[in-house]
Amino acid sequence: MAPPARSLSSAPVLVAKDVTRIYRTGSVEVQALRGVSVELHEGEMVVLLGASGSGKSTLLNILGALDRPSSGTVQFREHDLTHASERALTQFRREHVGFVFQFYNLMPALTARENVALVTEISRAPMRPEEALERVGLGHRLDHFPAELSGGEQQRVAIARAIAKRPELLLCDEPTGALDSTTGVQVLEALHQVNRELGTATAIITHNVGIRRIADRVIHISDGLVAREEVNEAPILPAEVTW
Ligand SMILES: Nc1ncnc2c1ncn2[C@@H]1O[C@H](COP(=O)(O)OP(=O)(O)OP(=O)(O)O)[C@@H](O)[C@H]1O
Repeated sequence: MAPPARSLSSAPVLVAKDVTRIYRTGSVEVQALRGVSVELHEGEMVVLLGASGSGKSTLLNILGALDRPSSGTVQFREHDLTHASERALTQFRREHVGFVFQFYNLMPALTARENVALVTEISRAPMRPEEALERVGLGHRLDHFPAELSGGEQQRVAIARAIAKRPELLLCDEPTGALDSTTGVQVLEALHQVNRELGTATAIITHNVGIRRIADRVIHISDGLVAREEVNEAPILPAEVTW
């Protein structure tokens, strides 16, 4: 049976208001975001859907404080990130945000366990690397090197690394973009399980419209704006996604 939709009445973890982002390269300006307002709530799984170039990655980078908006505000709980120092933003990312990217960025000379331990060693109250890997179904692959793992398994190590610090936000940019449908579903299952068990507010960027059905809420981005939002009353399980 499909899990129940999360309530939007849960507390907002992150609130972005009227965010714009202009990239300037020489005399050329690209307005990547034109006034985007979004909220991410505790326990929620949100899918950001939009065509190539619509501004999804730009938005995710700003939500995760990897980049700053040209105008507008971003607030994490009671903290204003817009005017925070670089040091405060680094601390925010380190303590509260897990990132998952399309290419897994694992250290090839380290095992799965060691890749996760890189993060747990600098976190305040992390889970053990073994627990993080168990949560993504890789408890039996602790001592394998990335080259000994499939693409989907490597991405699950990247997810374990992202969640081991128990972040309040998990931001994923095309996490299944390099994967076939079977391994892509396994990655979505890992993200779904973490979201449901740990209550981590999770945002997933994708072009894959099939994936939108696992979300509690879908935010459609078009030409640097939120074109519309939809709430899924009955999200489906990742195993039911048709690619
Ligand atoms: N560093 C940059 N410098 C200049 N322009 C940029 C930069 N990054 C992105 N852009 C431009 O901003 C716009 C939005 O890009 P963004 O990567 O956010 O889109 P996207 O929706 O994530 O696309 P994709 O699905 O292809 O990854 C595009 O027109 C892109 O060319």
